[in-house]
Amino acid sequence: MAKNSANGDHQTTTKPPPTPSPLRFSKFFQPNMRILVTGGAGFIGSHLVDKLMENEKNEVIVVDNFFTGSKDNLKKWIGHPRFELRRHDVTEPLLVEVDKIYHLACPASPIFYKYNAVKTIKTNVIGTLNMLGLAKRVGARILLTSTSEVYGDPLVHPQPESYWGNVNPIGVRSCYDEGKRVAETLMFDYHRQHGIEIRIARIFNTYGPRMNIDDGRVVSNFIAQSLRDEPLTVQAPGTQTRSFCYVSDMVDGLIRLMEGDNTGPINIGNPGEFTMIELAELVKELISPKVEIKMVENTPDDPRQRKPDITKAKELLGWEPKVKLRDGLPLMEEDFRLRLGVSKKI
Ligand SMILES: NC(=O)c1ccc[n+]([C@@H]2O[C@H](COP(=O)([O-])OP(=O)(O)OC[C@H]3O[C@@H](n4cnc5c(N)ncnc54)[C@H](O)[C@@H]3O)[C@@H](O)[C@H]2O)c1
Ligand SMILES: O=c1ccn([C@@H]2O[C@H](COP(=O)(O)OP(=O)(O)O[C@H]3OC[C@@H](O)[C@H](O)[C@H]3O)[C@@H](O)[C@H]2O)c(=O)[nH]1
Repeated sequence: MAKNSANGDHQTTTKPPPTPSPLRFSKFFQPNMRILVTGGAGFIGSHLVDKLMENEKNEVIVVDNFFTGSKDNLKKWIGHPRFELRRHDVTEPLLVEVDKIYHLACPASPIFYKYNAVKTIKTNVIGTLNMLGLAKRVGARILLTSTSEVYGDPLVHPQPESYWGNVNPIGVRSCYDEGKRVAETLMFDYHRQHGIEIRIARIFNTYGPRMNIDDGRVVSNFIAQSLRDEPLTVQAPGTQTRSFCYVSDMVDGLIRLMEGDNTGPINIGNPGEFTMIELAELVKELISPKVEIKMVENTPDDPRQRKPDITKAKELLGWEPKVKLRDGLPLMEEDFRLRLGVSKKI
């Protein structure tokens, strides 16, 4: 009931609250997206950041511990108002308000992931748990960059996503391949148990500009060796195969997967398959016809063949790679020449 007050006759009815400032709801009307990229200072991560930053509605936050990545890869974005770079190790918890998480943090080159195997498995397991915890807390969608290495030394060829793999659980590569397998399990458990929106990409060998010169992976090794006039080191027997995807195709596939409706896992890779001898011969032909090819000892558990079945990526994401190895290698050569200071002989 209304009461008269000593100061006059006005009523003390419960008025509706004032209309909130339109800014209060602006988040719901702005299509702005805050996107976290873990491992964004690395090879694939930095190309992904470049693509995400092209969209003016995206704000990008990179976290990286700079184990194999570098600030140099992101130098054009440092200081940009929509970009933030934080030194952070994903094995430690993180709290940031984001809408999407691309979780790439993990060394990818065998020499680096074997260097501190315990740290690699911690990165894959604890790092992924931390990022899933973050996704759960802030309601973000999370994409994991898994790997073709989950198929181990595959007995099915080419590899469809339905193949469970042939992995040595106690070998020197296990910190990485079993680590990624657990990371995939965690993604699905959080999805089933907590309703987290997940996406899993199984990435096959990817190459392109910005790979570390001494990264140790085969394409970067062969290009660096050819430019330094050193023999191309083919690891025996040289008949093992890989399928190489150019990095711009990879980034396109990852973004399509994140934006689409399918959890995956989905293979993202280029089905063109090459033996390591064929790759060395192609590098020789395109970059340095006089370079020698030398057979050297291999490392344990090296997968003998690998080629993605990309039927799912084609059907569900409308994605397929565009850049052939023969066209991608010269683009990488250009970048390596600049960084090594070796100009092209005319
Ligand atoms: N490049 C490929 O051929 C390939 C193939 C399959 C899967 N992948 C996956 O894609 C992702 C990116 O690979 P890449 O080739 O760009 O490798 P990369 O080594 O260039 O990048 C990895 C990045 O993660 C960072 N990082 C590593 N451990 C971290 C930690 N504990 N905390 C925070 N940051 C950490 C590194 O400093 C680096 O910047 C990885 O998850 C890798 O497993 C890559
Ligand atoms: O100098 C070299 C380096 C490597 N190789 C051979 O090239 C092949 C590819 O080796 P890489 O080290 O480039 O990469 P791998 O295919 O073994 O592993 C990669 O797989 C997919 C991702 O998850 C990772 O990027 C990485 O683990 C292997 O058969 C290896 O024996 C050479 O012949 N010479």
